[in-house]
Amino acid sequence: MNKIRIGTRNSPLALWQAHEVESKLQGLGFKTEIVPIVSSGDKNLDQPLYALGITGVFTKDLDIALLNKEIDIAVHSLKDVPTQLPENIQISAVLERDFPEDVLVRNNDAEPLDLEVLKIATSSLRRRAFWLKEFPETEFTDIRGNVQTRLKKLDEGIADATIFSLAGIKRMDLDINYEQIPFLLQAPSQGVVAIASLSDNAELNESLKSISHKETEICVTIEREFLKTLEGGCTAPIGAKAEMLDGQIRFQGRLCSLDGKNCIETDEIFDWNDSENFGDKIALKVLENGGRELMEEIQKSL
Ligand SMILES: NCc1[nH]cc(CCC(=O)O)c1CC(=O)O
Repeated sequence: MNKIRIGTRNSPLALWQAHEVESKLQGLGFKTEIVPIVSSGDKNLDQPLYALGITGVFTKDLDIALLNKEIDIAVHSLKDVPTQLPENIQISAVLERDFPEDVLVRNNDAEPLDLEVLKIATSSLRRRAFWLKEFPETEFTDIRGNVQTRLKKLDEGIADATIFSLAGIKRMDLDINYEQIPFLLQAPSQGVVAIASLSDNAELNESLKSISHKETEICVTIEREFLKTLEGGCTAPIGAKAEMLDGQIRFQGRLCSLDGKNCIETDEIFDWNDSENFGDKIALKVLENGGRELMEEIQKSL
């Protein structure tokens, strides 16, 4: 059997995720090699993502390496992967989801202020809008970089707190305090590690399929369908969470205006046998119930 070359970004979180995939592949008997690729997402630290105007800033360089056959698979955080994939690239497997929620991390030196008066560092449109929905007066500042960089900036005092995906904190085994903020509905496919490969690499894709976690796959498929149908290529504050409960799926979705004042929400339980195109159907319903106007308004102001 040939060695599988595992492409990854070189941040500590990305490398942890690549090693997780590596151990699954070794479990199947494959030899492996980790190939870190420097991504343009790491070089453009001075601007927020939406201002870069590129889909897939985090995935672009790994896509190129895949297409050039410098690597056999690319390991991604699925929430950073655009819903529109490049030609001949597919998501062939996902690992089991853990800790999908967002949490608040405070600057330890700042006063222990109430949530409504915190100054928060985040560049995520979703986190801003969903927070503003709850606490409309909150002040925000941009923050970029990997988890460690962001913690350092927080320590330097750029804000009272920041917001992280709990999955990132757990994977890095960081010894920091965090607070649950359940009102901040997660990003679609947050907390999920995904393996991308060339669509025409049938033999490898068969092996990858065998390590894919089926429940996670069903849930993220719904979440990403919802995202894809809503956004149509434009970034917006969108949250989506599908979870399995004894043969049923609960789906929560949300689209908000940038200031969080105007939100369309959905919360449904359905049989998982009916899950085909479910995300798509729910998104169409949201679009019909005012979502289309909201998306137009967001597009105009970005
Ligand atoms: N966009 C950054 C990003 N992409 C994936 C994760 C963490 C892992 C995950 O949530 O899947 C993070 C960090 C964060 O949001 O705090």
